[in-house]
Amino acid sequence: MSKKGVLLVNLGTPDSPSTADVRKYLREFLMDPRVIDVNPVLRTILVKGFIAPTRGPKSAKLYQQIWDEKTGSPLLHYSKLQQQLLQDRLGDKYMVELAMRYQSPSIESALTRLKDALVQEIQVIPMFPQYASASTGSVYEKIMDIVGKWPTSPNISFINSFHDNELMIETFANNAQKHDPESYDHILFSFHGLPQRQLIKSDHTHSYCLKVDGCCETLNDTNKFCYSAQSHHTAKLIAQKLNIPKEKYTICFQSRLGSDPWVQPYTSEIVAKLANEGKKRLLVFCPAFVADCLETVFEVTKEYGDEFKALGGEHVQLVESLNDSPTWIDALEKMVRE
Ligand SMILES: C=CC1=C(C)c2cc3[nH]c(cc4nc(cc5[nH]c(cc1n2)c(C)c5CCC(=O)O)C(CCC(=O)O)=C4C)c(C)c3C=C
Ligand SMILES: [Fe+2]
Ligand SMILES: [Fe+2]
Repeated sequence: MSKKGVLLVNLGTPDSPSTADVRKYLREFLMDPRVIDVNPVLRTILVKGFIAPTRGPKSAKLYQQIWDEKTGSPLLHYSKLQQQLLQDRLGDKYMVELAMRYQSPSIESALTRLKDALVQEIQVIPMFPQYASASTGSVYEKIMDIVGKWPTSPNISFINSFHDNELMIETFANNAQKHDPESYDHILFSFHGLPQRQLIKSDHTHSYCLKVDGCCETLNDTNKFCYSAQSHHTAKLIAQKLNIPKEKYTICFQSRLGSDPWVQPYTSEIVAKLANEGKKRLLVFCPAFVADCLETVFEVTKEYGDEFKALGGEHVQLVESLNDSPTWIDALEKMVRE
């Protein structure tokens, strides 16, 4: 009997922290129409003419600071561990492959390995807890582009989002317990940001997201695919699990690129506000990521840490991501088996 295929897909990372490889990564990533969703001519000018040439060398310097001599990019390192640990759990009736939406290992190569092993059923898990067109949606599109051209199509299923997955929530809560959350003045749930227009586009009613007051603060039937609403929901579930009162935490969005408005509030502004209020110690969750990466290790710990200290704060502590935690592998196993 043929094996069942499981394909874990994360975002992607450069092949090395050299400027050339970071530029190559940024070009592939940012030329995706779901990521920079403007007209193709403008996107090409922006990415090839401005962002890759200018951000490339800057990002390369950042990647050099998080790159491990032996294991390389943290995102790829933890993704490989997740793949191996899930394969061990599922045993030889399953074949677990790993791919990155951008750069390596490519989705095409992972699908080819599954095809060569005569796998007839593939379960795809885009490794993004909250649905966004720029992340999950782009993985769907890429996979359907490839498989749609095969002479015979396997059964394919996708996990659309897992923003409320109990074992994921438990893993973030367990990881926070290691830092004694009560000893912090304030807690941030900092999600990757998105341009506001992408939230508006994802609203099928065209009249709710960013049009109604407090639209995305609670998840309901109208906004159930809204990235911001799902992010708020994840944060509330972690806060409930840890009994963190409402006034002690803030939900915010990081990593803004360009000058268009992104989902708010911005993490950087919240960090500054809290420092100005005299807060000294911040604990930061990044629940849009299932593995530590540039956006957690560098942006939160170093960038926001430095900003907070420059304004009188003392310490910013990142809650480690799901990485290779056994309860997170339990979560993945359960997603596959159910
Ligand atoms: C228009 C720009 C971007 C959108 C939209 C966007 C959405 C988005 N990204 C992630 C996850 C990750 N992004 C990462 C890095 C990263 N993201 C952007 C831009 C957008 N992301 C850039 C330019 C970069 C590169 C780094 C930099 O120059 O700042 C990463 C980290 C990768 C790593 O190698 O460590 C992740 C993960 C999600 C989930 C998302 C939509 C919700
Ligand atoms: Fe990103
Ligand atoms: Fe919304």
